[in-house]
Amino acid sequence: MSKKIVYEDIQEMVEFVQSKMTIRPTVGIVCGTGLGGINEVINDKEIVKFSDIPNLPQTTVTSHAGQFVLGRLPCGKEVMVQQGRYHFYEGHDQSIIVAPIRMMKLMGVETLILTNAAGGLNQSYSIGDIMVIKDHIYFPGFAGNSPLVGPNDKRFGERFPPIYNLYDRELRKKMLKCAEQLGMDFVRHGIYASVAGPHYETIFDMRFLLKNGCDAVGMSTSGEAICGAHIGLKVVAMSGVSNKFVDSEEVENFVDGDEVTQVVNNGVSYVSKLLERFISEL
Ligand SMILES: O=P(O)(O)O[C@@H]1C[C@H](O)[C@@H](CO)O1
Ligand code: HPA
Repeated sequence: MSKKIVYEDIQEMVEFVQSKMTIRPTVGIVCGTGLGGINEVINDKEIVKFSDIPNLPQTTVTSHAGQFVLGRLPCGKEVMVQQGRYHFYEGHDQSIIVAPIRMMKLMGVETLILTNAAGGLNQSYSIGDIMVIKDHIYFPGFAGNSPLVGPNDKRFGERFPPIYNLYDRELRKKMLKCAEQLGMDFVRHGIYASVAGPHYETIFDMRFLLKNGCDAVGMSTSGEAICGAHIGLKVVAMSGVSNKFVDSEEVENFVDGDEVTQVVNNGVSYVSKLLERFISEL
């Protein structure tokens, strides 16, 4: 388990990044598996690798590059993109997983956009759909693995943050409206089940999640969203549906990791188009 990152570490990391960058972002984006496409439309790029930033380890998952890309979108908004995230299953302390989110806040970000690849549970969903996250069930949090466990540093936020409107209602409305304007009828609005992984789910895991109202399942995002809200960011999140739950005991395997990256890569242009429109309207 890596060391715990405290407020002073985040300050040091931000000072390091700001000493190298001229962009002052107001929007932060976390790219999930295969979802780095937004980087292609960013102008005036400034890139810093995680491995060059004090206190940050390298990412270990394929398609999670491990760098921040700062720059301007065609609409003129300055953004900070986290290309590659840390996952709990990689063995990191939770404070590492959420360190980039805390850095974003200290760098001036106000709106946080989280993306991920997820398995579709809702049987009306298709592979390639995008789901704007309405709410979540955060299983690691139930089990005592929330990133807010431990001494609370008030500079990050309050001890008991209310998260009733975690995925901001107004931002969700705006995102769904943008999807409608772009004619993206494959954009859904549903519930994300966040599990620890790294193994995928059993048939009965999936049945349980589906029965309890979850529309998609993945291994990230919820802890980052909670930390974002804790530190005062407005949060919105979306999943790219990379595979679909097949409720059959005859099927050997309903998903594999390479397929997840491949499928999401194919849908990347839709995600970045939607994000570009959404950010231009903030
Ligand atoms: O970072 P995300 O949530 O997009 O990554 C998903 C969850 C696992 O890391 C991996 C499983 O296929 O993709
Ligand atoms: N389960 C968990 N995480 C995932 C899945 C899945 O089916 N697909 C992509 N990430």
